[in-house]
Amino acid sequence: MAIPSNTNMNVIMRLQIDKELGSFGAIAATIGGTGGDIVGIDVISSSKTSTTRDITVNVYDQNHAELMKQAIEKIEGVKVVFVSDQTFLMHLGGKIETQPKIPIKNRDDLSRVYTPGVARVCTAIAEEQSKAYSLTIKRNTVAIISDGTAVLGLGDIGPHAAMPVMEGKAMLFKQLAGVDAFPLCLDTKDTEEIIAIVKAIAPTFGGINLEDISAPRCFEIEQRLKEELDIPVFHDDQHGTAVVILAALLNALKITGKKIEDIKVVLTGIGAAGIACAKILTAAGVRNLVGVDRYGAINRSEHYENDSWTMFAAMTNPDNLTGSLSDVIAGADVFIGVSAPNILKVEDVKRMAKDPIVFAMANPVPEIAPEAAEPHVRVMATGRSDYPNQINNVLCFPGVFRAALDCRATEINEAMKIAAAKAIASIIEEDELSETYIIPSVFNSKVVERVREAVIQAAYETGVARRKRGEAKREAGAEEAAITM
Ligand SMILES: NC(=O)c1ccc[n+]([C@@H]2O[C@H](COP(=O)([O-])OP(=O)(O)OC[C@H]3O[C@@H](n4cnc5c(N)ncnc54)[C@H](O)[C@@H]3O)[C@@H](O)[C@H]2O)c1
Ligand SMILES: O=C(O)C[C@H](O)C(=O)O
Ligand SMILES: [Mg+2]
Repeated sequence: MAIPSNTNMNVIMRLQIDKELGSFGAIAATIGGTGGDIVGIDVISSSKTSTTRDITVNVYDQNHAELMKQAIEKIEGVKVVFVSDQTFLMHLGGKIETQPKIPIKNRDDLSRVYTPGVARVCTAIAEEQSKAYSLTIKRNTVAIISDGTAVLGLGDIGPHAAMPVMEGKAMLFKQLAGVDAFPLCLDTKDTEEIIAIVKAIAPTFGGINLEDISAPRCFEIEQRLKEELDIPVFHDDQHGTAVVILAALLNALKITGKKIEDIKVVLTGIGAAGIACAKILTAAGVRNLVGVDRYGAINRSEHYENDSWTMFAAMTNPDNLTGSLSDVIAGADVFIGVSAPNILKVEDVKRMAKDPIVFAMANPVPEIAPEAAEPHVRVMATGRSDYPNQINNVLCFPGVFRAALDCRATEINEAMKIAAAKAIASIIEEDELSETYIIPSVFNSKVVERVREAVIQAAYETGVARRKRGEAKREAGAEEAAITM
């Protein structure tokens, strides 16, 4: 079977090929024979006796790469110099760095950006704290905070292992919205300690993005920080995800012609993303939503230790259904998964209502493989970038924080989130909408600006913007007109 060209893993194999004994034809045949797909060939060097080539190959996974390497090693006259994984190469030394905005060219510059000149700036801020917004990085900088307990769908892998995701989020903040974001992975799972640490570092930042902190601790951490800080605090896995799901659902329903009030939604994974998703969908008009976690449907006949499940049971599942995912999926119009890999079976999908909508968003492995679900669904979406309809919170958090920083919002409230969802959905015009295009691409240049405008508008309407209307300018690269001493 050929590997799709958008496969997630490709390796570079550096091969030294003996000019007399080796043959490229044998190499290509061996790679093809194991199912590898050659996507690039570069000649690195050539001597009288051998040539060295880098062969870039799409592979299924690490095992596949290893099998291919072993097969090539058996070819006479061919030596495998190394095999490198391009994804790992992109992570060498981390993915972000800090850069000065102005060069320090001489002693004069030094005495301004550093001692003694800097002292006058410090004194100005000490006398009027709000000047931190104009004289430091605060106005354009967001802290990305994680404790590494719910990293993608990998679970509790710890703060060191969480860093690549957080660095990736920082790259996206900067590239898509010009926001300087900094990853801070904390070596504690203690709710009070996390709250205390975030409060203590808050002076540096204009906003706090909580990321991959598991439920139910994430609810209290976010709630308390919202109450105790005067900068916006946003748990991306809850609200970013919920916003993008709502956007995608609004557009998917246009395709199936169903009304949001009439649909039955089955949602798996009643954690951070699931609970926020249920809240936003209910606010948007969904009346029949059934949540399923590891032990089955969340219902009102059960007693839960987890308060957030008790609250969830009270606001969902109108028919008080009990049982497994397979038990409750019958007749559902929409399946939304923010839970774990491969828990939705093709048989379950077949029992859904006509024109099923399936959003399988567990990362990196969805609740059902799109290839398996697609023949039986009307609209299929995942959280991944290598399939159509990527429902990922990256469509939300850059624009929402851009807006919050630009109007200096004290919080990111419900109205701002709904505005963001509608803005994302609105980017796809009616005549562009199709089963494989319900949500704009991450690279659609309209996304951040459309979200920004809608969210700023909602911030003013709800009275949480600290800047006067008209002053909410884009911070990135913006020069202060005059610096007040
Ligand atoms: N596409 C996106 O933008 C996006 C955004 C956020 C989260 N996610 C994905 O959603 C998943 C959950 O993220 P989270 O931050 O809410 O994590 P979380 O740990 O807060 O919640 C996960 C929930 O799923 C439940 N669960 C685990 N196995 C299950 C199973 N077999 N059946 C039913 N429920 C099960 C857990 O008990 C938990 O309640 C992850 O895979 C994450 O990558 C995707
Ligand atoms: O990181 C992502 O791709 C989305 C989301 O924040 C997740 O935790 O899965
Ligand atoms: Mg996340």
